[in-house]
Amino acid sequence: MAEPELQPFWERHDDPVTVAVSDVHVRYRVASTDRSRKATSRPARIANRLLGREPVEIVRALAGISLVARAGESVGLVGLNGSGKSTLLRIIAGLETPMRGEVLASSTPVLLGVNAALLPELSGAQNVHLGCLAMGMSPAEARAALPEIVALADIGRAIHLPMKTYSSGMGARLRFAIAVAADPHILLIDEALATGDAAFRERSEQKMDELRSHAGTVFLVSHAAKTVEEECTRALWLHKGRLVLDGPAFEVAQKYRWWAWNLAKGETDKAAGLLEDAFRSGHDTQVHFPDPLPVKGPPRHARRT
Ligand SMILES: Nc1ncnc2c1ncn2[C@@H]1O[C@H](COP(=O)(O)OP(=O)(O)OP(=O)(O)O)[C@@H](O)[C@H]1O
Repeated sequence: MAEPELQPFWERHDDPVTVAVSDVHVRYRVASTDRSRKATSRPARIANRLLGREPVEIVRALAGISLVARAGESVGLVGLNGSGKSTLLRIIAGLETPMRGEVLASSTPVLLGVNAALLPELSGAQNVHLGCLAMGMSPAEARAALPEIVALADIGRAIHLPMKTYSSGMGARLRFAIAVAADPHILLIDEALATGDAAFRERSEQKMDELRSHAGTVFLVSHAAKTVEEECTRALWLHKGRLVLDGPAFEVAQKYRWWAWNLAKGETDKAAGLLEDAFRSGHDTQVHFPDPLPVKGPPRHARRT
């Protein structure tokens, strides 16, 4: 009897897939000033010394991440500093190529980062225009979008002043307002909301809900697990480049907070146990892309070279 054909993962659900990440690995080679590193082999250390080269360290930023995100989801990313959250957003955005693995995205994701490329010498309004053009709007569309962006950012007269004079909160508000103006289907937000005040957070939350209701997907990196708990439907907990848990935002954020609290209080054994339990309880998501992809699947976005 013929094997039943497995239904591809993007057709197994009512809500369409917007982002699929399959076994993504990212490593960086970084010059180090530590000449005593045991990780460097002896011949390499001798060669480095003879050639006057700085030792190189390999940083493993992501180690086998797989996930599938769907329209209507807002996915929060939590984890300690250096756990790989921003790297994962850059990979999903297609700004970096993974060493291994690949990403499919149904449309071009818009990454809103703390360092989004706006020009500090230009005024907020001029940056709005440039930002809109960079997201693919025509000059007329960019002009038409200005009032709504200015209203959402709500930074008053400062909109006419150079961006280099802005506080970090004012810059974050403007970047957020620019990014959502294009009504992207996939919006990636890296901590931009953290510096906003309560009123701005309320408005940005509304905007994210609006975006999700238009069949969009939002990814949100935040150090505040509470923000993820309140603003996301689903959360990913990353640790040292690995996915610890992927599930409902409330559940994941609560477990992450309890673990982080124990770690901060010096309860290292308890924290280690909680981390192990969390790893064990998270099911190991595997995402396989057929090669070549059927025409009906989402377009291939980022892949190893
Ligand atoms: N361009 C880069 N070159 C070298 N190493 C990098 C680079 N970008 C990130 N890393 C390293 O990759 C790891 C993951 O970094 P990443 O910025 O993704 O973590 P994060 O969870 O976003 O951290 P944070 O919460 O501090 O913003 C870290 O060890 C970091 O030092």
